[in-house]
Amino acid sequence: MSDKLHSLEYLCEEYLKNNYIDPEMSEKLGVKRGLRNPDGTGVLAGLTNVCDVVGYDMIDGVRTPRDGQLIYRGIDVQDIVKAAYAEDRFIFEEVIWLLLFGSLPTAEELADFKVTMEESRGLPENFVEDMIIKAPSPNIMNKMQRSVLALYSYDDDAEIQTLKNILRQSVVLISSLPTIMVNAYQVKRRVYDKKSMYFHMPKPGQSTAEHILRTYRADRKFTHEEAKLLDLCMVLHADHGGGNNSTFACRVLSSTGTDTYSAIAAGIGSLKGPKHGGANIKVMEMLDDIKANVRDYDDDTEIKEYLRRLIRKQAGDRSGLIYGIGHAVYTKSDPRAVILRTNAEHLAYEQGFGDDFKLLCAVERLAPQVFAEEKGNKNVCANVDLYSGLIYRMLGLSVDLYTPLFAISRIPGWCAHRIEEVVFANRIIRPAYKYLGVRQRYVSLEDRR
Ligand SMILES: CC(=O)SCCNC(=O)CCNC(=O)[C@H](O)C(C)(C)COP(=O)(O)OP(=O)(O)OC[C@H]1O[C@@H](n2cnc3c(N)ncnc32)[C@H](O)[C@@H]1OP(=O)(O)O
Ligand SMILES: O=C([O-])CC(=O)C(=O)O
Repeated sequence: MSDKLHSLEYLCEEYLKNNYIDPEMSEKLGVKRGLRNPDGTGVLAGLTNVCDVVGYDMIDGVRTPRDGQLIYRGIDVQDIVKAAYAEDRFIFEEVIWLLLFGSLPTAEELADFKVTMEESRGLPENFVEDMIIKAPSPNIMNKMQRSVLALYSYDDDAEIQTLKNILRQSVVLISSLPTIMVNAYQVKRRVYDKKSMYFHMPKPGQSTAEHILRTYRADRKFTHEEAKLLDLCMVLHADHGGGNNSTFACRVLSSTGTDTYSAIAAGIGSLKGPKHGGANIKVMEMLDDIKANVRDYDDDTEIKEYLRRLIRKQAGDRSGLIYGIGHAVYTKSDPRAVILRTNAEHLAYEQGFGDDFKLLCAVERLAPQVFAEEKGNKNVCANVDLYSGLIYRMLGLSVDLYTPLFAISRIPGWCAHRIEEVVFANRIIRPAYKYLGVRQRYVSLEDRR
């Protein structure tokens, strides 16, 4: 066999010789590319009681931009955030209850639920040794996904599809994923970064945010304000309707009747992508690249020029994307980005991250102008990923954890949607693909040239 046949270049050539899909065919054939209608709105794929994402009004059949709103079980997320600050308490656990069950817990229910979550934070006997230490990964999302799949083997009832069993699995996964994340990170530090790793024991009575900061930091110390900021981030990332890519992936898998571990692992795999949750890492890489390439951070013209080069694939990662900008639903604003910006500002100037903050604000302000000039009159706004990475950087959290922090926040949403899919939707999700390939005759091996 010749070397030529083994080379990847040869196989790529073979692929490209036989495969092409004209991008214009989608429109011609009325294909809903990206499951989007011609006006950009999402194709209706299901019904949900969990969460509403409002990004535009339909006025006389026309998609009309408006300020965004995010509603968890009928309650505006802004009101939840206001309550957390007014009452100075951690609220992520309450949001988990709200998303899973559909009600606000009473004080007694919440107290009990926090105890249940705390009791479920630990991992099965030898899990860390066997699944994390012995099989580390340079990527924490990858390690979390594999760990979730591995938990299947520790669950005697892994396949049982009753509401009771799925709720049990959901609470255990929501509670233990932060522990998996921190352990996976510590091992990554030791194996790949050649730095010390720390395995701190959880402290009773701590919220999820406090638990993460305590077990992450070498000295186990953090301030109340830091933990509150992390709690806020988790609340804002907890759900985003049934149609966001990771939740939809989780719903697609759930619709087949597969197990909870497979469905949640799909959500993690989807969220990792740079167009979805992975954008929080890309934003910070983009920010550092702006700082390296723009001389005057107060010069809007220079920043706009850099953004233009991003769109033209002449700068950054050459993908043509301005990360942290744009959204499938939001048009004028993503309420989460607004809340994160407002809460990041003070800390940014206090902790010496003023330039980073100012530059991200400039990206938010100038990107829509560059879009209008480069792509016509498109409505784009900052999305949640624009400011979250900066907050994690200010909290001293490693970039390795930015997208994993999104995952540990979003898993309540995935679980709530999975339960809805299993209990109420009850039909396998199965869209269609139009076949464009040519018909060919089967030729016997000896007659092929
Ligand atoms: C938690 C989250 O998932 S929030 C999103 C995080 N992702 C990012 O920040 C990555 C950058 N943004 C994007 O890639 C997109 O805006 C997405 C993936 C978020 C939404 O994508 P879509 O729903 O397809 O966007 P929309 O329909 O508004 O616009 C599509 C067009 O605008 C372009 N576009 C949209 N956002 C951007 C962007 N930030 N930079 C460059 N081009 C963009 C698309 O490439 C596409 O161009 P085309 O029509 O020439 O093919
Ligand atoms: O809704 C979307 O498409 C993406 C998003 O913002 C999220 O999942 O939080």
